Amino acid sequence: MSKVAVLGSGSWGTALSLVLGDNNHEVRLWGRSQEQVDEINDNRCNVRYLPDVKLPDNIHAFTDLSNTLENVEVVVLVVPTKAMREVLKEVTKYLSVPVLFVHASKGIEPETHLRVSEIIEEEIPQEQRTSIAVLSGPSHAEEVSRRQPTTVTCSSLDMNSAERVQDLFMNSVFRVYTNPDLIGVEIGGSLKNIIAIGAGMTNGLGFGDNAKAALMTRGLAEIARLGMKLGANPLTFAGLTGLGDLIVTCTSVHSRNWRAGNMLGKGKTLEEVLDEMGMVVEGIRTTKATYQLAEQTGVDMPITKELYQVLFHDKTPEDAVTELMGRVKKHEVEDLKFGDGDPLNHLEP
Ligand SMILES: NC(=O)C1=CN([C@@H]2O[C@H](COP(=O)(O)OP(=O)(O)OC[C@H]3O[C@@H](n4cnc5c(N)ncnc54)[C@H](OP(=O)(O)O)[C@@H]3O)[C@@H](O)[C@H]2O)C=CC1
Ligand SMILES: O=C(CO)COP(=O)(O)O
Repeated sequence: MSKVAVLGSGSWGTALSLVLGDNNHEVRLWGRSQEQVDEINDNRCNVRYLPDVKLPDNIHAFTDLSNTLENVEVVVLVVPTKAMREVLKEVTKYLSVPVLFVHASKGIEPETHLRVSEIIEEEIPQEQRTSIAVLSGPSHAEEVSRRQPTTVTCSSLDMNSAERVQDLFMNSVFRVYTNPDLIGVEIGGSLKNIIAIGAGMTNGLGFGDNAKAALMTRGLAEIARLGMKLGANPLTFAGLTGLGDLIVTCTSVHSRNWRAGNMLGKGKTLEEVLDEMGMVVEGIRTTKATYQLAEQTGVDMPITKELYQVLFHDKTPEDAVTELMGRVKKHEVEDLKFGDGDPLNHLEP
């Protein structure tokens, strides 16, 4: 039994708290709103984000970080990527002993192009952390909180820590794998949100399953292309945090990224969409970050590029589709190259 702080009381932070609570850990959930924290403590319910779910009794909610972090062994970060740095700057004020950091957020920071584990590395001094891990995979909070079967993956540069996280979260309905490819796991989980916006957009435009399949498949190709350039193992993109999460996000009405894309395809502006959603749509900022990263590294990412033009430069979704369909003819399968070697060298025996 461990004492775990979960920072972020939105849909995913609350669902992960429920999993930890079910596993008999002592959970200290941090949120910004006093009203929400009181609802959780008094009525065992997070009305705004997961109204139908009764939370276990061993989850205690707080609004102040110093109480939340008191004597915890593990800190699970589940705030939107845009809030990660400011939250970590606060966290570092209250840690007296090193803890294991786990994050479950899916985004890339614009301008710095950093993955969330790299932001943690920058903001938390080494003497305050034992290790950094990520938990990612196809997992809508709405289904996890109803205790429906779900599989995810934990990655860390330190496999002992990844296994510790696996043991913390794993139960009969929440199965956790491990994968040492931290770059691939974080890139897959973050960039699938871009493609999910595109998949929603094709639906909004009135297109069908062919367009969705095309976008998912060619989307995965460009995610893997960038991931390999950054040093990821290509096989990770065929796993839960790549293909798995792409499927769940591009085909589910639960997905905020898909829903945002759907509204954009129907002609709403980005501002109208964000007003209506009231929840985080990570893919928007990650589209900007990934567009910049692709330009910087010289990786061809045509879908990301078109979505960037739609989201930030008023290109119409129709024009973006015309552009993508009219690209110069090419082979489907590319030579696989990543890092500084042959991908086959990176296969498990
Ligand atoms: N929902 C899901 O199924 C899954 C989500 N994720 C990832 O988890 C992360 C969190 O998403 P999710 O919980 O769904 O988001 P939600 O939109 O459901 O909730 C966002 C939460 O973050 C809080 N928040 C927003 N801005 C700040 C800030 N500046 N400082 C501190 N807290 C802030 C909100 O607080 P307040 O209510 O006070 O505004 C709220 O508690 C994202 O990276 C997402 O990609 C990953 C897997 C599944
Ligand atoms: O990452 C998710 C499921 O794995 C949730 O996706 P959305 O943020 O699009 O809802």
